[in-house]
Amino acid sequence: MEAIEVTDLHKTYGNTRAVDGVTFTVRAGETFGLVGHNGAGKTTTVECLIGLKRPDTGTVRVLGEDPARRRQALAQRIGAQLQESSLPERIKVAEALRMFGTFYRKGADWRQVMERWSLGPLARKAFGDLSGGQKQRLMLALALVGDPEVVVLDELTTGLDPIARRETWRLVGDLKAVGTTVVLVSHYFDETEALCDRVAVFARGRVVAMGTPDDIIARTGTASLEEAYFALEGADR
Ligand SMILES: Nc1ncnc2c1ncn2[C@@H]1O[C@H](COP(=O)(O)OP(=O)(O)OP(=O)(O)O)[C@@H](O)[C@H]1O
Repeated sequence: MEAIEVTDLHKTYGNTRAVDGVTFTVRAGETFGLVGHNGAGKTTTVECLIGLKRPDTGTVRVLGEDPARRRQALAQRIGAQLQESSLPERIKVAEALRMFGTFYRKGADWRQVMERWSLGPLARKAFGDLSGGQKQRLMLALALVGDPEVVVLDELTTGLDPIARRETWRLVGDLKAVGTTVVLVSHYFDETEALCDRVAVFARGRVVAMGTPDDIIARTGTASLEEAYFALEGADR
């Protein structure tokens, strides 16, 4: 079953063609990566997936629904950790998790989510007093507290130290193990290569390659997804 279907998506801001005819599908349970340079259209695409932006043209279906029309209903089934998400400075970690848990009719147990993400020792700490990595970990836990079928993670490990980054990779692997569909937006090719079943490579608002990381590497005759990206990016100019 397809969890996500994006067909010929276009989105323009003024004179900027942010997304220029993007098509891809994500199967249920798949970890799917969106990689590409700054401004390639990845975030605009995921914002259309969660109903924050409305496409100019093209269709988007998530779990069979149109996110632009059914945002509230889908919000119960999708978790999102977006770039630059924030919380009030004074809210405490446990309080935020408990509060987010109330948004969902059938969520996970927020205490379990807190423990799973090693946030227990920080339960009484205010958001404003957390380190960058701790804030990121909390935002991720908040994306999962509704026990979502689809999770969108935009720049998941930006700002995390190498240890926290590897730990986060392990947790994304756990999400996969329980059948969650994951959409991962990343600048890090090693991360995408390690975590994603399939990848869409974005350049200037378009998908210039799609497939398993191994396929893309083989097709470009390169040794890594990063090298493949530069080969594709150069070829697309
Ligand atoms: N609200 C907006 N108003 C005007 N232009 C925008 C807006 N949001 C995005 N853009 C432009 O659309 C293009 C695509 O941006 P988008 O954020 O989707 O790319 P991205 O691939 O996610 O980049 P990054 O990796 O830097 O987050 C860029 O040129 C960006 O400047």
